[in-house]
Amino acid sequence: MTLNARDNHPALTLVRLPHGEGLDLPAYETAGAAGMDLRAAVPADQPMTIRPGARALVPTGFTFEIPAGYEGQVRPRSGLAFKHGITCLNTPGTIDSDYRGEVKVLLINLGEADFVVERGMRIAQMVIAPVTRVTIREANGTSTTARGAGGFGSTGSK
Ligand SMILES: O=c1ccn([C@H]2C[C@H](O)[C@@H](COP(=O)(O)OP(=O)(O)OP(=O)(O)O)O2)c(=O)[nH]1
Ligand SMILES: [Mg+2]
Repeated sequence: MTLNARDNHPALTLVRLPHGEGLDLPAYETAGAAGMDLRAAVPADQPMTIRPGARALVPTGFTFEIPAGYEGQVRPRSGLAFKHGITCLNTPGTIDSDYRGEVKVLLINLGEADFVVERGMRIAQMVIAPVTRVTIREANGTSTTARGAGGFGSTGSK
């Protein structure tokens, strides 16, 4: 993976698609933001309306080359969720490091009013996170533990 000489962060390569022309690059909005905001690449003259209860696949206008050993996690923005009931249906969306298609955001409107997605609107955020891959093997049993099969509230609530 290449490192950005200025800040020593891994470099993320983005390729702009024709319908992403003129859009700001996805960007971290504050110095410590975990996620870079993703913008809607819907046509300027054709905003996308998401009716209450409906879902929509919103283009971002970019392909991302996620560095090997990392994934992109597409997450909702809390402001849109709080104010409008807009969230990502498949949250966190998984962007694989070998994916070469356009990154899209699957929004769902859990609010009571139509939500209009306009070009350039920051609709979601992407966190780049390291991925641990394992060697998968089958066995006849697992080791024993004090918890055993207890789960789903087995330790109580207080
Ligand atoms: O919110 C998302 C989720 C996924 N993807 C793209 C990138 C990802 O690498 C690919 C596959 O996603 P996933 O594995 O979640 O979907 P799938 O239903 O398992 O499709 P596939 O069979 O292509 O893996 O789709 C997006 O653009 N946005
Ligand atoms: Mg998959």
